[in-house]
Amino acid sequence: MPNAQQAPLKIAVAGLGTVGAGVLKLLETQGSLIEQRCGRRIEVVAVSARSKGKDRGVDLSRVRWFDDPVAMAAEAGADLVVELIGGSEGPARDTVATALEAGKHVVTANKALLAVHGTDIARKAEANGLTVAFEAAVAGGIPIIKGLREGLAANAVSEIHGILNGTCNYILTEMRTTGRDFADVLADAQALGYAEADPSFDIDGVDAAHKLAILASVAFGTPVDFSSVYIEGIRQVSAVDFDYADQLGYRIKLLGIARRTDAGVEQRVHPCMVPKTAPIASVDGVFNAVVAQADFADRVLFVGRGAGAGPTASAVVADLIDIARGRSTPTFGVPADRLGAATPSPMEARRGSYYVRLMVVDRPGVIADIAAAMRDQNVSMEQFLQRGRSPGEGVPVVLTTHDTDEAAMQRALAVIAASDNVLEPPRMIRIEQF
Ligand SMILES: NC(=O)c1ccc[n+]([C@@H]2O[C@H](COP(=O)([O-])OP(=O)(O)OC[C@H]3O[C@@H](n4cnc5c(N)ncnc54)[C@H](O)[C@@H]3O)[C@@H](O)[C@H]2O)c1
Ligand SMILES: N[C@@H](CCO)C(=O)O
Ligand code: NA
Repeated sequence: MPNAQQAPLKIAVAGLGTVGAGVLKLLETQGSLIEQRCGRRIEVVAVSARSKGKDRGVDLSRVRWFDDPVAMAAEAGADLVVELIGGSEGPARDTVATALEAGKHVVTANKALLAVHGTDIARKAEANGLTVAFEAAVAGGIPIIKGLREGLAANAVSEIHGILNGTCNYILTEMRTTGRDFADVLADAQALGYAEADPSFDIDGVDAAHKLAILASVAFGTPVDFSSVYIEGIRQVSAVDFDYADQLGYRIKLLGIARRTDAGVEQRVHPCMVPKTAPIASVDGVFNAVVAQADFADRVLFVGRGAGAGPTASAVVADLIDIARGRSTPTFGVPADRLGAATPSPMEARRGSYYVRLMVVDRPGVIADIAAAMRDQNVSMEQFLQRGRSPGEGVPVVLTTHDTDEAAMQRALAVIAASDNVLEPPRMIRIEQF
């Protein structure tokens, strides 16, 4: 039972941007609800950010200000440091390391840091009886870390896949439904506070890969292995692909997929065509979705807002409440020194079907050559679309394949790309039949 007389949990917050300011606002608004739920207050005693004078819509007059978040982690007299700066190195990494050395718990939304240094950080924290919590780092407001680590703790999980980047899902949704331009929609996502400080992390798939590596660790009980994630972003997806996908009965989503196979652990992030009837196909805008395949619970689907101040602050404060209640769970579900090693399964081992879009010269025999390149690699074609005719000029051709090996598909595409009759690099999107 919580004890109403307990001292407040004193926290120091490093980073007051979209998430940091969101956390302070949430703590201000929900102060009494939080005190009722955990029997003690959560008190902000110090903050650090780059510009002291900026109006963030919160009262900081009774809070100690630090220009240097690392000094704050060491000296603020807090029980816990909240790291909301971002980045795998530099001030974020130093702030977390200093907090742990000083015996402080850590709550962070920083997936880049955990994807690259997560196992070391977990080891250090656990060796000192400290908690590192990171619900906000993966899929924003969705309680996916808790869902896997606690809710599905009795299961072996064989697969996890999902929409893990709100910015990309927002861009893909807007492009499909309004025909708006990529750059224009990205600017929107930035203004809404969804994008990373460097938005290429979002659109090139790196942010989703950070999250996937963390999820795979929690789901499979293996060390975080970001360097093995195959990554492709959404820059190559164009307006015509949405039209063809629609005609073929698919939606285009940037997915993260982690799977235990006989060949090891597969981790990949790339655009996918998914059947319109798949639950994940209708998860649009800034919403994220994660599907876990568990042996006893079977298939579990989590959906919610993956980015933005409110949902992310909700996840940060849920972690604060856990720590205020005195709860602690091994960082990645299994104590860091007992995480089991896993062999990465290479991308070439993927088996599945493919969508290919080509710009070819409209001349007799060209399609036969493409079919021959596929046949030579044992790739079986399923559907073939050609819209319009422009004899002697370029005409778009779209085909889909039956299940085949990634390695064979890549060999066939290399032959096709080298043909004089193929006028642009082939565009390929993998099809996932969930
Ligand atoms: N924005 C989201 O929707 C969202 C969602 C989930 C997780 N995250 C993660 O949360 C973290 C913060 O993201 P954000 O969107 O709030 O970023 P932001 O750019 O809005 O805010 C970053 C804050 O860190 C401060 N900062 C940067 N360098 C500093 C330094 N050297 N010393 C002190 N302060 C410094 C900045 O002044 C700013 O207040 C990142 O790790 C991000 O990946 C963001
Ligand atoms: N930039 C990230 C923030 C949430 O982690 C996204 O768009 O999903
Ligand atoms: Na989350």
